[in-house]
Amino acid sequence: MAPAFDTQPVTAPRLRVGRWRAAGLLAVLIAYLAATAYVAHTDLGLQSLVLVAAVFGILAISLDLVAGMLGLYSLGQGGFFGIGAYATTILANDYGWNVFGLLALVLAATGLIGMAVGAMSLRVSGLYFAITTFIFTLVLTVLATDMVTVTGGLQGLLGPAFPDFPTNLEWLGTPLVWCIMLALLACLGLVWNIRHSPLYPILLSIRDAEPFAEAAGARTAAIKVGIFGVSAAMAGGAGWLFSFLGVVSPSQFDWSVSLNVLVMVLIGGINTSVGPVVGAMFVSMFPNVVNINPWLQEIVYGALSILAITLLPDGVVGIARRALARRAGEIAPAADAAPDEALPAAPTVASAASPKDSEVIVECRGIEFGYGLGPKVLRNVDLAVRRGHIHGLIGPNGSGKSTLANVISGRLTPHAGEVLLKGTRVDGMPASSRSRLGLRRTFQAAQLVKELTPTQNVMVGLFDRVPRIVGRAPLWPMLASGRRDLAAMQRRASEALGLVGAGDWTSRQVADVPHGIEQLTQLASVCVAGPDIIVLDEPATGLSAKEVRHLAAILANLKTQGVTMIIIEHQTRFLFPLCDRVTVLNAGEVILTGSAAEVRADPVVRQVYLGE
Ligand SMILES: Nc1ncnc2c1ncn2[C@@H]1O[C@H](COP(=O)(O)OP(=O)(O)OP(=O)(O)O)[C@@H](O)[C@H]1O
Repeated sequence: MAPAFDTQPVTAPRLRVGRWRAAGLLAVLIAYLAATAYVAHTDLGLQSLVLVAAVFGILAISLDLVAGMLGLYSLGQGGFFGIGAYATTILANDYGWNVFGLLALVLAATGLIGMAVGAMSLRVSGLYFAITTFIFTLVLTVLATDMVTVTGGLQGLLGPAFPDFPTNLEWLGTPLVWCIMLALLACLGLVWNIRHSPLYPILLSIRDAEPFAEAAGARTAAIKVGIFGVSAAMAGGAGWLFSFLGVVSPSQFDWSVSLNVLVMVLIGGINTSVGPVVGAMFVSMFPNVVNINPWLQEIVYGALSILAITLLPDGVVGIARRALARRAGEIAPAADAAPDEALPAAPTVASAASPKDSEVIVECRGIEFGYGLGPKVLRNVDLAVRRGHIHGLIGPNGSGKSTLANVISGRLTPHAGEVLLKGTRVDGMPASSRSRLGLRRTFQAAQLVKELTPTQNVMVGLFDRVPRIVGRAPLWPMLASGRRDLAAMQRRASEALGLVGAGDWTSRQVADVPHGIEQLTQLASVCVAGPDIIVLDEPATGLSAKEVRHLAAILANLKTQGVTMIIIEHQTRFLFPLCDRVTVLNAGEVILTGSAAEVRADPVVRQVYLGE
C-alpha cells in the first residue's frame, strides 16, 4: 500500500497572496461594502436594478459551478430558483413561517432535490443532461401556472416583506440590500475558495478526463451529484432572495430564464470567478440602461449577446484575465523546443533485479468480456503478475489488451471470471476503490486537463492520499490545514515531475507542452501517489526514439523501487528488455505467457504478432 500522505511543511504557510494582492483584495472588499452602503440608502429604482442583477449573479454563479467546473450545462437552475421563491412566498405569507427558518429549509430542500435530479440526469451527459434538467424546469413551470389556488397562476403571488433591522442598526439603510449583497459576496467567496483548493483540478479532470479522476480514487459520480446539490441549493437561495423583490410568477422561472442564465455565464466568462456576475449585470441591466424602442432593444441585445459569445469564447472576464496574465508574463508562449530537446538527460538506470518467486499481486482468472451485445473480446483470460515484476502484454490490434487493462483497473466489469489484487477479489469494485489498494494506471491517449499546468494535473493523482479534500474545499484557503496540505501537494507534484524528467515544465499549461511531456506528466500523476502496481497502456506511443529510451530508464528505476508494472505496448524493442514475463493475447485469448526470449522464439507468436 502506498505511504500515508506526508504533510510537511509542518507549519501552514500564510495565505498565498502577495502584499500588493492582499491590499488590492482589501480595497475591493471595502469598495464593495461602500457601494452596498450607497445602494442601501439610495432610491428604490436603483436598488431594484442592482438587487435583481445581484440575485441573477448568484443564479449565474450557481450555474457556472456545474457548467464551468464540471461541464454540466444545467437548464434546471430556473426550476430550483422557482422552488425557492414559491416555497418562501407561500409558507411565509399563508402560514406565517419565519423567513430565516425558510432560508435553511429552502437551501436543504433544493439541495436534496438537486441531488435527486442530478443522480437521475447524470446517467446521461452533454445535450441529454441539458434536456433532462430542462424538462424539470418545464414541469415546475406548468405546475406553477396550473395550480392557481396555491400559486396564483399566471398572475403570481406578492412576495413576503423582508424583516427590518433592529432600531440600533437602522442607520445601515435597507436591510434587503445588505442581505442580497452579502449573499452574493458569500457565493463569490465560496467559489473562489473552491478554485484555490485541490478540489478544483479534480473537478476539471472529472469534466475533461473522467477516467483519470476515477483512477486517482475520486468517486466521480458522487462528487458530481454533491456539487450539483450545492449548485441547486445556491439557485434555491437566490429564489429565496428574489421572493422579497416583488411578485413571484411562473414567467420569472420558466425555461427561458434558465437559458438566459446560461447566456449570462457565457458572456461574462465561463469558469471564471466574477464572470457570471459581470454577465448577470449586463443581461439584467441592459433593458434599463439602453432605454430605446422595445423591439429595437431586443434586436440590439440579441446581436450583442451573439457577438460576445462568438467573438469572446472565454467571455469578457476570461479575455481580460488572459490579457493581464500575458502582460504579467504568467502565460508562457507555446513551447518552441522540439520534444527531444525538451527532455532532460535520462536518469541512471539502476540494476533491475527481478524477484523470481515473489507473490502474485495481480491475478485474472477466467475473464470473459464483450461490449454490449457484440462478440466476446476477452475469452477465458488468465493472467498472474508477480510483485516487483514488469509484465508485458502484447498482441495484434484489437486483441483485447486495453480491454483487459480496463477490467484490471475497474473501468469495465467482466461478465465472468475473477480479478484479484493482493489476494483481494476486486472485480465488483469501482476504479476509485482499486486505487486505494495501490493500483494506478495511465491511458493510451493521455487523460489530462489541458488548461491546467502539469503540477496541477499531477496533484489530481494525490486525491485519495489527502484527507477530506471535498469537505474542506469551500473554506480551503482559510484553513491552516488546507494551506499546509496544498503546499505539501504542490511540493510532491513538483518532485514527481522532476523525477520523471519533466521538472522544467511545471508551470506551463498542458496545452502548451510537447507530447512527450504529456506522457511524462501522466506517469508523474501515478507515481506521485506511491503506487504498488501501475498499469501502463501504450506509454511509448508517439514518443521519439530518445524519449522512448528516457521512458525505459524511468520504468527500470521504478522497478528497482519495487513497483509492479503491467505494460501494454507494441514496440517490443522497448518493452522486451524491461520485462520479466510477457503475455500474448490474440483475438481475446491468451496464447502464451513466458519470458521475453521464450515469447520471441515462439513460432505462433512470430507468425501471429511479429509477422514473421
Ligand atoms: N467501447 C467499445 N465498444 C465496442 N467495442 C469496443 C470498445 N472498445 C474496444 N472495442 C473492441 O474490442 C476489441 C478489443 O479492443 P481493445 O482496444 O481492447 O484492443 P487492443 O488490443 O488494445 O487494440 P490496440 O492495440 O489497437 O489498442 C476490438 O475489436 C475493439 O474494436
